[in-house]
Amino acid sequence: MQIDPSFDTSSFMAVAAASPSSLIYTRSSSTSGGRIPGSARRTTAVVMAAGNGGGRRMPHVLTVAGSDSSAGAGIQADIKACRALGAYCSSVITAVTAQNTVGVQGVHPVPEAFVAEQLRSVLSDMAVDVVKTGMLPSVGVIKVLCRSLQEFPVKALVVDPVMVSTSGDMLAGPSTLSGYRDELFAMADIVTPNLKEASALLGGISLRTVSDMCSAAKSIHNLGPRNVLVKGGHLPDSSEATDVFFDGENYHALRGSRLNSRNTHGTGCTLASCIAAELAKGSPMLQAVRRAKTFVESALDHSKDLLIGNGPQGPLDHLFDLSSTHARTAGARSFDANDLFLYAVTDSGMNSKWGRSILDAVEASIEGGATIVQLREKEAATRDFIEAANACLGICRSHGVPLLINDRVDVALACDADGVHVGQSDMPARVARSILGPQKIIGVSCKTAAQAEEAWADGADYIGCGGVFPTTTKANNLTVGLDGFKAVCLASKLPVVAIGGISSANAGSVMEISVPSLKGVAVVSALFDRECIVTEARRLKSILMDSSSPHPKLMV
Ligand SMILES: Cc1ncc(COP(=O)(O)OP(=O)(O)O)c(N)n1
Ligand SMILES: Cc1nc(C(=O)O)sc1CCOP(=O)(O)O
Ligand SMILES: [Mg+2]
Repeated sequence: MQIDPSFDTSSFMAVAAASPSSLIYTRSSSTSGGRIPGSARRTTAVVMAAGNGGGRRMPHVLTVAGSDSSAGAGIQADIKACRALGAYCSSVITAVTAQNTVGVQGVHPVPEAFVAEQLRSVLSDMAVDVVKTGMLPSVGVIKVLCRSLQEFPVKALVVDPVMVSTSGDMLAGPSTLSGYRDELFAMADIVTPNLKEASALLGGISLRTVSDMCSAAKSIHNLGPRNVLVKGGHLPDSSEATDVFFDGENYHALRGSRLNSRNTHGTGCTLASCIAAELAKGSPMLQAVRRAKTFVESALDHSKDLLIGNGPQGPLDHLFDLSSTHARTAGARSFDANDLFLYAVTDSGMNSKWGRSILDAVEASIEGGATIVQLREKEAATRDFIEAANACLGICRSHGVPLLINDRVDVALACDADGVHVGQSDMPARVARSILGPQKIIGVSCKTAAQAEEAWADGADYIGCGGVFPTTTKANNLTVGLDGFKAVCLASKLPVVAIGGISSANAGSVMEISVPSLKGVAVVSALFDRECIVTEARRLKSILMDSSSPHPKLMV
């Protein structure tokens, strides 16, 4: 194994010189061969500028990290994770590693001057929103990065202080600790050490409890970053994976269940990349962290049966969403399970009671933060239903909010809605799928694990599970309770939205069950049987955001 503990470029050169066959092919700054000459560089820039005239921008993350030949971690994980969350990911490679599911067999740091050149190429051209760092093998590379960020500022910097791989191999020497502490942390919006890294950054202190993690988060915060996430995945004697987030004022204990899986290689890189992708999309920091954590939990869950490699640590399948039934037959889909977060289900009776049209009600729910809308108009004549749906589609499309139709596949087809929601006595989901085709969203009401399994096999996109609590909105509805609901969530291969008797008084308790498949709550009366829909939607949304983990504010 060719690993120099300090990983500075001079020692790398010595290793390379002693073993020419292991040289990496790079253009040193002293040779012009292969470099883009000034005039050609200008031509390239002009062509690119011309090509940028119109079109769609994607949130853009640049990862500055090492390459992992097994593709479970490093830049390969970062690119996949960012794409899974809808961001474009460019990459500056700081080192090339030879590794697999057994461990790390070799490391080739990229010369600092060439790291600088890659940084200039990307940052000068590509409108990067967020930079995320992984393996930074020398203090020199850290300094190069700091200089580049001063020259080309970005919206946010996410620092994952990678020092030790999941297999226990060293990926950065002790000298890089001072680089992090003295140079990079002051520029960071968030730093995401695991327990070993947090301990190393703080001189080897022992971290055994959540309270220790809070103290560590505070000490690391004192080194300059605006936020710190200490990941407790390896906390001893704990059945939960609790992370501590500290923003300089409040501590948030973000709890998740610890999943028993061999395939955990690259979870740290993935989490930091997901935070970066969410920040690039415009999420506030705590929300970005929560969404990233939820994604990692889902990826871990979906990857637990994967068999890749013969070693003890396999990779995650970041693009697990692509392998759901509908995607297998239809390629990329427009459904994003995170849209289920605050699901507004209309009721014409309630809206006419309060003297407002369906359109006004839908518009107000979206203004308050609803992320998906279902038109559930049980009494409407078909013609009126189609007319209302067409009007609502205009509003929903202009806000990027999907609109589904309750029960009526014909109405959904007539107005080209985004999909339907069907129950156990409505048209079977597999028939709806064959009529609507692969691109439309289909939700199915389920009260049992068997129904959830059938919905998945039928090609549904999500399930609605309830009644979580008693409700008067739907006559004779069976209440499954929080325990019954959790059991269905645990069994479901599809994302789940909770429904039935949910309001701002109990939405927190639903989200706190913290099962990866649970994506949000669906409400009728809590929005539409209220005087001000906007106010109620805002209230619910903020409760949901605060309670995506069971104990959001742990004050110590
Ligand atoms: C999100 C969501 N979940 C469940 C239902 C209930 O559907 P269903 O069982 O078909 O009952 P009706 O809504 O048709 O009365 C739903 N509509 N939405
Ligand atoms: C439409 C519907 N479906 C349910 C189910 O359990 O499947 S409960 C329900 C009504 C939900 O209304 P509210 O938010 O006012 O309780
Ligand atoms: Mg129905």
